[in-house]
Amino acid sequence: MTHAYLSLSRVDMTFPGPNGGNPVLKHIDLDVKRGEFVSLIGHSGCGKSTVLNIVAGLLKASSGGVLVDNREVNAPGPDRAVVFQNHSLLPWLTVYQNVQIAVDKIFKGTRSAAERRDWILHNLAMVNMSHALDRLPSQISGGMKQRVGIARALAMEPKVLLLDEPFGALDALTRAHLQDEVIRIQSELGNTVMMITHDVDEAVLMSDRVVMMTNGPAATIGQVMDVPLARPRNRIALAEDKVYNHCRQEILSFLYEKQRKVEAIAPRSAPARRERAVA
Ligand SMILES: Nc1ncnc2c1ncn2[C@@H]1O[C@H](COP(=O)(O)OP(=O)(O)OP(=O)(O)O)[C@@H](O)[C@H]1O
Repeated sequence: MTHAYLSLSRVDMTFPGPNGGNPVLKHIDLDVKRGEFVSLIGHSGCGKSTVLNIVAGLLKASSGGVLVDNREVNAPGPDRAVVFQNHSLLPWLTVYQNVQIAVDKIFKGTRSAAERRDWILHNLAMVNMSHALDRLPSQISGGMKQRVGIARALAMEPKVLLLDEPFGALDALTRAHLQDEVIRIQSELGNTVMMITHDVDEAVLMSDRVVMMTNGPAATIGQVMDVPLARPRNRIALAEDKVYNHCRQEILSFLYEKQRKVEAIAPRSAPARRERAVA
């Protein structure tokens, strides 16, 4: 008997390719409790998004399976809302309408128009976007777009919130601000969250547990670390906190000592490749 709310068991993923394909994930086993905030961290290309896409139902694992609240995941569904790094707002709809479209789809049969309107406004207020309800995505900043994406995901009342580097495209200040907002909202609502990140500080600051992935091919979970820091967490106070720094150190040591990624140095004539760095 498991208390897991989200459970990945023996998940393998091999993408088709020459010589039997490209084995990306091998034996991913992970149980996430209800209300838990779990981050996935690992070097670029190890397979983090593949894990998240399998949980979202956007990809089907080659073997193994995913359960959410004891139901098998076979396809995308409103019980799993995803926020991607680059917002996925519909450009011809306003801020309000972008949330409305999701809310209407899920709650049209069960909530009145007035209830749905209140719910849309409530979720946009939660991410501090009440002042821009009638603006189009092209008329708001990148951070604001991510807020709307988060409001839309939360408004779906998903069982699991899946965040794929949700702050990755933001400048440092906006990023910190939005991280704090997601921390506050998660502590209010008790969402179960799986977040992908490249940022060691973000992982420690936000998570209850950090799941560290080995390098591919055939990446798997190398280490899982509890973050035993009380909530609410204050980023400024934590900078001096021994436990915080120990957690940070643990992840850095995993990434840069145990899973050091050796990149081939490209010849000078080759076109420059922009590799995303971890942290
Ligand atoms: N649809 C696909 N078809 C074939 N190969 C894929 C597909 N999606 C991902 N891959 C491959 O799987 C591997 C893992 O990719 P994935 O995007 O999951 O890694 P990641 O850890 O999220 O990377 P990053 O941190 O750079 O976003 C890569 O080698 C990638 O090329």
